[in-house]
Amino acid sequence: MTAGERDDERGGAVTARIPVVVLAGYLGSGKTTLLNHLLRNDDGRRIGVLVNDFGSINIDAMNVAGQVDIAMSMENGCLCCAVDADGVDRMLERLAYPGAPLDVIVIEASGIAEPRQLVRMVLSSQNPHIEFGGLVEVVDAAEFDDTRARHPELDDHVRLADLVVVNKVDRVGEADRDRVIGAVREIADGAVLPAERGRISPGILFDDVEARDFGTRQLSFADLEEHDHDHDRHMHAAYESMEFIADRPLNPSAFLRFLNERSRGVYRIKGPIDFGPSGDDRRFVLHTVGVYAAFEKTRWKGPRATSLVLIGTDLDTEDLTRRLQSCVDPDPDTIDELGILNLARHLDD
Ligand SMILES: Nc1nc2c(ncn2[C@@H]2O[C@H](COP(=O)(O)OP(=O)(O)OP(=O)(O)O)[C@@H](O)[C@H]2O)c(=O)[nH]1
Repeated sequence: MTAGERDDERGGAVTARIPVVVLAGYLGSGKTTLLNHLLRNDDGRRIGVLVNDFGSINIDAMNVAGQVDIAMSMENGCLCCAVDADGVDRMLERLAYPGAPLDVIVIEASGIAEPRQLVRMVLSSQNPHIEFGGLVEVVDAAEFDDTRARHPELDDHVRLADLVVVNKVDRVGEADRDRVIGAVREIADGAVLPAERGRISPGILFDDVEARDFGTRQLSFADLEEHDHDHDRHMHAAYESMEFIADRPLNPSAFLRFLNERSRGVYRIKGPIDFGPSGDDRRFVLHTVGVYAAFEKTRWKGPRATSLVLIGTDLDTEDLTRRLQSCVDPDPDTIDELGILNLARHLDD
């Protein structure tokens, strides 16, 4: 049987609809990490991905590219607020068509998308080759209390999900871990799974919709009807994003100072940084989530440049750009050993 076919009850092959899984979760909770884990452990399943980056630099799309059969990206805005479902349908049409070589499609929502809207779009899709494959909500165990306090709508997202992944359990002690899992279980109607670095079993998401062990219920329009599309209630109504691009290297010490002095409004920063000869040939990918900051070390493959997306509330874009601009190294050939040493304390393992 090819992808997209399965046996019907009489033993004949019928064209199956491709399940579309919506992967949601607040900023930095670990959606891309989970998606990359699934892509690396696909057990031969062919996975199409539709990534919704909030900023216009496709950092998330960049982070899944290379691991995926087909990746498409919708940028600069929020998928959940596409004026109508047609835009999403057009993207899905390019992934799901008769004979499409895919077993599953995952839509990775931006960290401030409204999952209810995304699910509604998939359910109302006119595409005869897809079916809704479930809503997965990723929760950051370390940030859960704070995020919930700032965004009470998070409870709603957790409640709607078919599967809630309580991620980053390595970042909290055992007592907090149990408390957060307990709190999530109290709200969630679907299954709840603790995870580290998004490492859940791919079968949980990708097996036949009917065979899922978490598929005790699937969202319907009735579940989604509670609120009309009230844009002001969306998390992202309060958020904005900006980009910073530099083709000259940044100085590590100056950049660490910028990081330490950043305002609380700058919740999320992500993207690669070029520290020039100080960084050797290492490509440092920065991730900040609230006060937490980590660099992932990779190697440059293409041209070296810094490209950062900053997401938060009340961003003073002029001031931030000026501060970042002042991190550009006036003397990149002098190696900033102390800076790189200090930076190493933030390296992700
Ligand atoms: N310690 C720890 N860090 C994690 C875990 N999962 C993800 N991270 C880190 O958290 C940061 C954010 O992860 P992403 O996967 O980019 O989060 P995201 O939800 O895709 O982010 P947005 O798309 O910006 O909302 C990265 O630095 C990850 O390496 C985990 O289980 N434990």
